[in-house]
Amino acid sequence: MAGSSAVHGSAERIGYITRVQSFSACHRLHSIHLTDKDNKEVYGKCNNPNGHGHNYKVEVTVRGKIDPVTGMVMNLTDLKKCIEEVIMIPLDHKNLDKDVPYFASVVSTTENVAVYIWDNMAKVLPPNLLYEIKIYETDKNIVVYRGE
Ligand SMILES: Nc1nc2c(c(=O)[nH]1)N=C([C@H](O)[C@H](O)COP(=O)(O)OP(=O)(O)OP(=O)(O)O)CN2
Ligand SMILES: [Zn+2]
Repeated sequence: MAGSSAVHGSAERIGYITRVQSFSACHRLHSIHLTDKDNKEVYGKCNNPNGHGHNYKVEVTVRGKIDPVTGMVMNLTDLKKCIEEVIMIPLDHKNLDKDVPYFASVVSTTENVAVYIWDNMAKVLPPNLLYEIKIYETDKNIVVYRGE
């Protein structure tokens, strides 16, 4: 049918594609803006100076036009390279608070890890493609950040 071929050939289709990446890191929840006493009260066991570790799982989602020629929003192989640069090299097997300069003054909550990943992914991806960063800190603790 002529109508349906026109839709498939020219209408703009928007797709969402996601790549999942796991990384391991340790951290301690501690705010430089709080006293030691208040840190203990706010963060409880997570303020323990010895820190603790997580096997984080991150889902990076991009949203964009499905290119009618390539059939892709973006090449997932390119997204994989961005994730290596932004997540794996700086964060995997690291102490977030000591090894990542950003977290020297920013508490390493999963919310802030999501913001860190968003800001750095936005720098390496084509403009306006990044849609969502979702982090599973544990199976039960999940954070979503969409750049708002
Ligand atoms: N809003 C946030 N709250 C908490 C964060 C965070 O990133 N954002 N992080 C933590 C700790 O890092 C901690 O690792 C998680 O604590 P908790 O939920 O107590 O740990 P579990 O999920 O392992 O606990 P279960 O015993 O399995 O319920 C705390 N809060
Ligand atoms: Zn933690």
